[in-house]
Amino acid sequence: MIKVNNLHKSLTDEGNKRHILKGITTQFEAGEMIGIVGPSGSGKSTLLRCLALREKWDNGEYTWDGNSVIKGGGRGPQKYRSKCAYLEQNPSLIIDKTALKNVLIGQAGQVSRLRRLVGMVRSDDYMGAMDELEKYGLLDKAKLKAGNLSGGEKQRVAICRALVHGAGFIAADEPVIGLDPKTAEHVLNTLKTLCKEQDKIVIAALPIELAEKFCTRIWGIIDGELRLDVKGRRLTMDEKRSIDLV
Ligand SMILES: Nc1ncnc2c1ncn2[C@@H]1O[C@H](COP(=O)(O)OP(=O)(O)OP(=O)(O)O)[C@@H](O)[C@H]1O
Repeated sequence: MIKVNNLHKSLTDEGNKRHILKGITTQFEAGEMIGIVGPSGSGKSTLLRCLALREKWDNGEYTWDGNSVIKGGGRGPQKYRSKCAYLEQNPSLIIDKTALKNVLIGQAGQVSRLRRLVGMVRSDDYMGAMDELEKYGLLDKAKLKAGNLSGGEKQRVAICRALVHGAGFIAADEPVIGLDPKTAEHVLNTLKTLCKEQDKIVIAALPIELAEKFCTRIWGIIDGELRLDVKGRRLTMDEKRSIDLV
C-alpha cells in the first residue's frame, strides 16, 4: 500500500512561483490500474512525476508499505526510486543502442547513475531482459536499434526496461498519445495485465474514454486538487462537469 499525505508542489516560471499541487492525499495498492483525467495544465504530469519520485516534493508524506519514503520535501532515496518507473509520452530510449541494451542499461532515475555509467551487465540480467522482451513479443526486435522501432514497440521496450529493473509501480504520462487505436489498446492491455497478473501498480494520465475502458479506478484532477476518485467505469455528466471535462 502506498500512501500520500498532503503533497504540495510549486514550480517557478520566469521568476513567478506557482502552486501546482495543492495538498494531494490518497492511497493505492498492488493490482490497481488508475487513470488520471483532467484538463490541460491541471497538474497530471507533475503529480505522476512526484509519485514516481522523479521530482522533489515541497512538502508531504509518502509511505510505502508503512515505510516512510518522504517526510517533508525531497525526492526520496534511490532504494525507492528503483521501485518506481516513469513512462513518458515518447519513451526516452537511447536511439543508437539496441532494444536489448536499452533494457539492460535502465532508465535514469530508476537505475543509479553509477550503474548506468559503468553499464555493468551480469548474465542473469541478460537472460532476464531477453525473457521480458520475449513476453512482450519483442524478441525479434532485441537487436534492432531503438531509433528503428515503432512507437508502440518503443513503449513496450520501456515497459520491459522498467520491469527488469524491479519496478513495482509504473507512472505513465499519456503513454499512448500518437499511437494508432490498435497499438494503443495493445500497450494499455499490456499495462492492465501487469496489474492483474503481477500485482503491479499502474497510474496513467489518459484521455477519459481510455481511462473508463481500461482502468480499475479513475482520479479526476483540477487546478492541482484531486476532486474525483471513483471505480473505473463510465463517468456521469456531473462527474465530468466537476473536473471541467464537458
Ligand atoms: N518546469 C515548469 N516550470 C514552471 N511551471 C511548470 C513547469 N512544468 C509545468 N508547469 C506548469 O504546471 C502546471 C501543471 O502542468 P502539468 O504538465 O503537470 O499539467 P498536465 O495536467 O499534465 O497538462 P497536460 O494535460 O497539458 O499535459 C501547468 O500550468 C504548467 O504550465
